[in-house]
Amino acid sequence: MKEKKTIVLAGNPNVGKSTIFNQLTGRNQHTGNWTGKTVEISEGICETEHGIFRIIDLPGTYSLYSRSPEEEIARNYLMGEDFDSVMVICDGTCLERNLNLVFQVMEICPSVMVCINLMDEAEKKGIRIQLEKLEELLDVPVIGISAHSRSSVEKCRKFLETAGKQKNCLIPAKDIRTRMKEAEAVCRQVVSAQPYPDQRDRKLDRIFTSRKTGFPVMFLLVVFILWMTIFGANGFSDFLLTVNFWAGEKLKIILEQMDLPRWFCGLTADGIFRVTGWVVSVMLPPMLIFFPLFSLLEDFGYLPRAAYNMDRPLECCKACGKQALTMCMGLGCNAAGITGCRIIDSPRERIIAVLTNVFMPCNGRFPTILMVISIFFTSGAVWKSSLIPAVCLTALIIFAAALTLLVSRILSETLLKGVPSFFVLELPPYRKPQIGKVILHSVRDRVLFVLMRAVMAAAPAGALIWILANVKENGSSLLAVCTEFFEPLGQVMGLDGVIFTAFLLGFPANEIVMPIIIMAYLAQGAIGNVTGLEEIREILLSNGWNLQTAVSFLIFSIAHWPCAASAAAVRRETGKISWMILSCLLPAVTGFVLCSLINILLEII
Ligand SMILES: Nc1nc2c(ncn2[C@@H]2O[C@H](COP(=O)(O)OP(=O)(O)OP(=O)(O)O)[C@@H](O)[C@H]2O)c(=O)[nH]1
Ligand SMILES: [Mg+2]
Repeated sequence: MKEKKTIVLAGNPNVGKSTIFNQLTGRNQHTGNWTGKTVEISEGICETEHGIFRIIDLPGTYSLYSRSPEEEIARNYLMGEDFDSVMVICDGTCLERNLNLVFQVMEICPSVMVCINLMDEAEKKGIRIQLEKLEELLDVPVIGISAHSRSSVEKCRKFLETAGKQKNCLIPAKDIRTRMKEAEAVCRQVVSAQPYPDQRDRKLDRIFTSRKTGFPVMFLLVVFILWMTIFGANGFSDFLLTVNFWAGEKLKIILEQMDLPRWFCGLTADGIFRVTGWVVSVMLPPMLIFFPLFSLLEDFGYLPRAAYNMDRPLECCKACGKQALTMCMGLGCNAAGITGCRIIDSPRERIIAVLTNVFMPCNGRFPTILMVISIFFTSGAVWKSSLIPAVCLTALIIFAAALTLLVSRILSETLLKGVPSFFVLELPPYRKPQIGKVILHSVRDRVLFVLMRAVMAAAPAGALIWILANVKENGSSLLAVCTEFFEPLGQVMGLDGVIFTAFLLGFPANEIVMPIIIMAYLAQGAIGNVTGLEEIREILLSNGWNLQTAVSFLIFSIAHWPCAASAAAVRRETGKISWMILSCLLPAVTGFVLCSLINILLEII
């Protein structure tokens, strides 16, 4: 009979806890080269020759006295939950700082193991750690590993079996200064060479974070990523749309041959299948390129540098510099960005970050935005036809970031008054991304995750849109009644009733906005023969779209209301419905005011 034990992985942020957790359990916890990725507890199972271990991955914490929400989660778990042993993961390149937490954990837990990770990086920096001596001094089991290597994972699995077998390691509580001195004394005995400053990191930091080059490099990086995304995605999207159209036709024929009711064939083939197929066709190709490139930058260690650059503008808006990290996360998914706001310690600044995250265009909005930009802002050769939209999209992201800053400033001058708090943002070392693993993980954990969520929303939404477009009252469909009702409001904003209704119906997921627009314009209750950008362009132009409609559409895409998942995340993170309502009103009012102003200005000109 195998023994069953619960082992908790604790440690400073960015030391590789989640990487070890994934290796041991086969789970796909998100990892990345910056502090504070894990903000929730995860668990998984690791089975070895002699035991079955329930492994708990905690958010990183520098100390058990910390007060930020994700660090509190770690502390509360260690102090209040039932487990057999704690494995404190340490960073081999800065053992002294990590030992403080080891001592603090030993003050409250009778069974502690120490795993020194990142030994490969320590070795590269010329640091040697005498593991046996450390084990002797701490009087707890110690191993040294590099979580990326297979042999280390095996070693770590074996190490799990020592859990709970050593004697009680509880030590008396002491003040933090004494503990720091003890950590220093231990390191003096076991760390045989001091690290020499990493010249390569310094040079790179001079490029990525200096006042002269920080922002231009950031701009070029974003343009490059978006250019690659658009360049690679457009053709693939067109191909998938053609396949989707063909498959939809075939499905309809098969269903009709089965003598099923006409309404059922329409609902299934034209509603559910076509809308879902559309969402997959336009979302999958850009995500397949954008997410892996973004993850490579993240693993390389660039995100905290971007946050460092953004610190000054955010401070001017009396918001927290760490908000830049949550804004970057929002580019992937606003719901994830909102949850990630837990890394911000001050409740005031956290709420500002939560309320404004939705201004960053998420991946659900990217494909539609890209499509409109590609239709209205492209010309010339192939490279130009993707470079110009990439620059336009970058400008839109800068505009979204500027709106976030402006609204943050307004909030911190009115509802959420206060001075910016002091915070420390650690700049992690640059790490060579594990290209294969990063691509695999981002495709599996991000692309498929976001796509599945979009499909789950698109399928019922497709059915609903089909019903709205096909159920007729006095000769006009319910969708037409809705669009007519919102026509005056849409006109004020330089849009039309169809576009406004599409954004309203897109509340479950932003991805379905464009299919609704096309269905409503075609008045067929189906997306019809739409197999590429050219057809969409024709449909939009013949329904009165011009450059001004496109600009208003893009602005309203940035600032309307959060999707259902993001609104739920705001409610969860703030604990109040009133904040959730405000998170919907803020962007909606901002979008309405901006679009109306532009419309009035253009009419005057
Ligand atoms: N070179 C090297 N990189 C590693 C090793 N272990 C982890 N990493 C990298 O270190 C970064 C941080 O890893 P995570 O597992 O996310 O760290 P974490 O401790 O869970 O971080 P938080 O959740 O923020 O507390 C990632 O980019 C990993 O790929 C290692 O042994 N060697
Ligand atoms: Mg983690």
